[in-house]
Amino acid sequence: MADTNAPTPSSPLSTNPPASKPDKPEIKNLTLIHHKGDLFNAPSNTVLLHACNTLGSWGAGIALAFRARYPKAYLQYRTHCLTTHDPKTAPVPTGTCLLIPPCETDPAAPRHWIGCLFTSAKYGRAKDEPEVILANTRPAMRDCLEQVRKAVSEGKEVGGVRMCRINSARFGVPWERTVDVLEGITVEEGWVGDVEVWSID
Ligand SMILES: Nc1ncnc2c1ncn2[C@@H]1O[C@H](COP(=O)(O)OP(=O)(O)OC[C@H]2O[C@H](OP(=O)(O)O)[C@H](O)[C@@H]2O)[C@@H](O)[C@H]1O
Repeated sequence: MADTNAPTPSSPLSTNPPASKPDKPEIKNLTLIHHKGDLFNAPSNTVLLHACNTLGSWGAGIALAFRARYPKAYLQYRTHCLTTHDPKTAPVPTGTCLLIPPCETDPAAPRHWIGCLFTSAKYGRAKDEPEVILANTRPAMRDCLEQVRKAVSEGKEVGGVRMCRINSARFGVPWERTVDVLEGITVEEGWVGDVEVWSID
């Protein structure tokens, strides 16, 4: 595990190139690169991922830290959950991702993309069971990686992709089980193949 808490320079996003032999595509699974340190201490344009409920609440844990740092992004998340969707009649589907481009207007705020992985419908005591959260994690991450690919293809500035140990605390899923799901994801053409996991534990 690298002890690299200091900010690292933003590097061009490395994506999965087209397979050289179209009739025999090379299969690569997502690689997690583990670091110790603060997720938020990331270069501009980095994508920061965290697990979210679909009820519009960033009320505790690392979500609360996201809310404090990125109030405008929090509003976008809330609008997505409560206005674009409706928690009672048409909730945000679990297994999806909301990718929010850098949007803070405070010049001192970091310019980070924020990826909200909807891995549980609700939170607190009503959160989904671990098996359901794990089943939601794979499509949510795939949706995220596809949206990142699209953003890059549209010429948007996107740095690397970083995540905390999603699902592992308030959502109550042993971290190793989420690792197994993430490392089982096949990297599609044009997707980021390496994701950094930053942990302060
Ligand atoms: N600065 C930092 N850098 C790096 N890692 C950091 C860190 N700060 C904390 N961590 C770690 O980040 C992991 C995730 O831990 P969390 O409990 O937050 O997330 P989770 O994915 O289990 O659950 C999601 C629900 O938790 C929330 O609260 P509510 O449900 O609203 O109550 C949401 O709204 C969701 O619904 C743990 O390893 C923490 O040590």
